Amino acid sequence: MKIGLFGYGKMGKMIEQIAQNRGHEIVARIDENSTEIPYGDMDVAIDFSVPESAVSNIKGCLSGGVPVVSGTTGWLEKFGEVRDHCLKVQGAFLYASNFSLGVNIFFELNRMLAGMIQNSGEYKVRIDETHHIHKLDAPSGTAITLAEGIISQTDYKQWELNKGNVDTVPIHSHREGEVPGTHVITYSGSVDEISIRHEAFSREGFALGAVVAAEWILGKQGVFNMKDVLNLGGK
Ligand SMILES: NC(=O)C1=CN([C@@H]2O[C@H](COP(=O)(O)OP(=O)(O)OC[C@H]3O[C@@H](n4cnc5c(N)ncnc54)[C@H](O)[C@@H]3O)[C@@H](O)[C@H]2O)C=CC1
Ligand SMILES: O=C(O)C1=N[C@H](C(=O)O)C[C@H](O)C1
Repeated sequence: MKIGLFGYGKMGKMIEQIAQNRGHEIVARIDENSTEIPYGDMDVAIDFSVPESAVSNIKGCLSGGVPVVSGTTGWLEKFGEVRDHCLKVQGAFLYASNFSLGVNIFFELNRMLAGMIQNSGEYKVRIDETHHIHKLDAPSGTAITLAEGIISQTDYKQWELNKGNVDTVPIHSHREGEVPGTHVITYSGSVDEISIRHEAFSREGFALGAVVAAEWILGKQGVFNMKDVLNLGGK
């Protein structure tokens, strides 16, 4: 598979390594200085760039007939525009705020736990996310997906960053050293506390998930997410 990388930073480089190990070829490494984009050479594009460039990168690929997988966070207020463009040009687009298998299992666990706790009426929730100091956006895309999962199962209507109003899901963002990504959901009650936690040890899981998603999207048409790729059903 011939892959065009949009963004050749920490994730772009990790994706290159994993893609090459799986027998794929990197045919373009696009960054903010690229002038010519060789869409015709790519079977698929993988975008891990910056919030300001994600929308034009993705729409450009779709207009150029290239299926695209994106993990860039911090631009989701424009998701509708990208989805409509993809459907209009009959392209293929997959977005995930987190590509790792572990976090996608954690997303399911989070929804299940929120649903159970909702019925008890006993606990107050909070989300804590910790990432490296270079991260541009807060809260993390993963924390937003976790908050949306909780909102979908409970009476909470919205999330808030670094605040603790009674009727919102508070997300607390921490930036420390080179932490790849840790997410904790805590339910505090008057007599006890329940928490679930996911810690990434490196960026490898994110990068592997993105390459697997790029292999999966070839030949497809539509707008997808990681749930479409992973088979997380039980027995
Ligand atoms: N969905 C997921 O599983 C994950 C998502 N991310 C997200 O991916 C994004 C990138 O993360 P990192 O690689 O750690 O950041 P980074 O800062 O190391 O790399 C970003 C790269 O984008 C490039 N860039 C800037 N303007 C561009 C443009 N117009 N077109 C193409 N590239 C451009 C920069 O040159 C830079 O090398 C962030 O939004 C981050 O939150 C990161 C890890 C996992
Ligand atoms: O910027 C990062 O590094 C990460 N970003 C994603 C996010 O915002 O959730 C995924 C992962 O946690 C690492």
